[in-house]
Formats: sequence, structure tokens, C-alpha cells
Amino acid sequence: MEIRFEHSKKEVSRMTTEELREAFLVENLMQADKLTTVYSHYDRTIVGGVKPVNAEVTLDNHPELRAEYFLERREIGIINVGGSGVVVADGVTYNVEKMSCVYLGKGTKDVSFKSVDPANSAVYYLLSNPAHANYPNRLMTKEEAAPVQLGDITTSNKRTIYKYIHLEGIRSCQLVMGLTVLETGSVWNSIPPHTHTRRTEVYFYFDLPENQRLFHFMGEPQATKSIVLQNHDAAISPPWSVHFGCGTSNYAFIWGMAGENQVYTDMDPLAVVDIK
Ligand SMILES: O=C[C@H](O)[C@@H](O)CC(=O)C(=O)O
Ligand SMILES: [Zn+2]
Repeated sequence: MEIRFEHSKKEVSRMTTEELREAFLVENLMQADKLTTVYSHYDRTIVGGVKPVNAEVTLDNHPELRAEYFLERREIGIINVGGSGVVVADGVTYNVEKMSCVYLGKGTKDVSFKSVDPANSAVYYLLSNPAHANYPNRLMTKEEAAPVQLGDITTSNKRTIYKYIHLEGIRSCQLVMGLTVLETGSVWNSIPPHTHTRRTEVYFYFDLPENQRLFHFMGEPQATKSIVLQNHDAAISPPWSVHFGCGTSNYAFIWGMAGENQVYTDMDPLAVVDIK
């Protein structure tokens, strides 16, 4: 597990492209038959990836957690962005199709991930935060995730938002998680942008063609910086940072948050014309 400490606004304002990428970009998350994790000290968020091809992969504990097992004091959200998969949690089997979500609460001991077909492997994105209580383990399909249409083709941001883990969906201690799919011809996400100093957010991009790129914007609203990402990369957004992006084609992304509250609408909106 890679450990990343926080960076101040002032530090970030002076970062080179390389420093910015080292601090906030998460690459190579999806490696065959292996659990990959990054522990960010922004709200103690663990970002992870599992791509089981020929083997079953388990959610192994890490010494840095000083816990008996990974979810002893944590909860986790899992979304599959690949082929059909199977997640087993303490003996309960969840069939996880593309864009289905599994929530596992504090106290879940044994977790494993596999693919149904090695030729079309599952690709699991994971987000985990500290939890103080147990909420029931639960699977949710994208059809159950209350899709909401947002944006417009005239501003190139027509998209559908699916919410899985939130106050009116799967209940959790602090995780809020869902995904957004942009329509063909729409490339701008999260426009108009916002900040929410109450919560850290992580964006994980998927279904972006290999030869295309995503320009993810971050930083203070009047001093934005950009990171160029490829498919299956993630960007960590500190609580004070904007988070929006533009692709060279359409794409989808998983958003996930944790912090002071779980109110999805608790955002401080920014006018596009005020961004610098
Ligand atoms: O705080 C919420 C998040 O930034 C995202 O849910 C925004 C998003 O998916 C979108 O507008 O497309
Ligand atoms: Zn946000």
C-alpha cells in the first residue's frame, strides 16, 4: 500500500506537473490478479483496484492499518467497471455485473474478488474510509441507483448520474459513492463545478478509449491546475479543491467522497465565468 500525506494549498500552487502527478494522480490501479491500494491522508481514504484474471484476489490486511483485518474499523464501496464478477464477503456471494456496486460494512472479515470469464475480466474499483459502526452489506445494480439526467448537449455535458451509497440509497458511516456516464459528444464533467470543504472526493475514470485522454482540473477555484489522465486512472481531490474535467472523447467516472457529512447536494457552486 502506498501512503500519501496531505499537501497544503500553498504547496500545491507551486507544484510542477511532475509533483502534481505524484501527489494527486493514482496510476496502475488495475493490475492482473493483484490488490493495489493507495492510502491518502485526506479523510483517510484508501483508493484501490482489483483485476482478477486467473486467480481469486483477497482484500488482504496491511500493517499500516494496525488492525486484525482490513475492514475491522473501515467500510468499503466496490464498483465493477469490467466484465461480470463475483465478490464473496463472509460466505455471502454477490454477482457483480458491470456498474453494480457492493457495500461492505465495518466488521466484514473475509472478502474475495473473481471474474466469471478470464477473457473479459472484472475490474473492481475500491474506496474505503474509517467507520464507527456496522451498516449491512448490500449489492445495488445500476438500474436501482436512481439515475438522474444532468447537463445539455449545447454545453457538451449531457450525462447521467447514478447514486449508490448515499443517504437515500445504501447506508454507510461516511462513504458516498456513485458514477456518472457522459453521452456521446459530451465531454465536460461536473460543470458547473463546485467545492465542498466538508468532504474529500476521488474521481476514477473508465470507459475512456485507450488513445484518448482526460484533462482533470484541480486546485483553488481561481488558480486551477490540470492533470492529464488515461483510462482507469484516479485523481484525489482535497476538500478545498475544485474537481471537474474534459475528455478528448466521452467517458464515465466513479466519484466517491467521505468527510464531515454525507449530503450529496452540500456543494458550494462556482460560476464557470469565475474559474481561473
Ligand atoms: O460532489 C459530487 C461530485 O463531484 C460528482 O457527483 C459530480 C458529478 O458526477 C457530475 O456533475 O457529473
Ligand atoms: Zn464534488
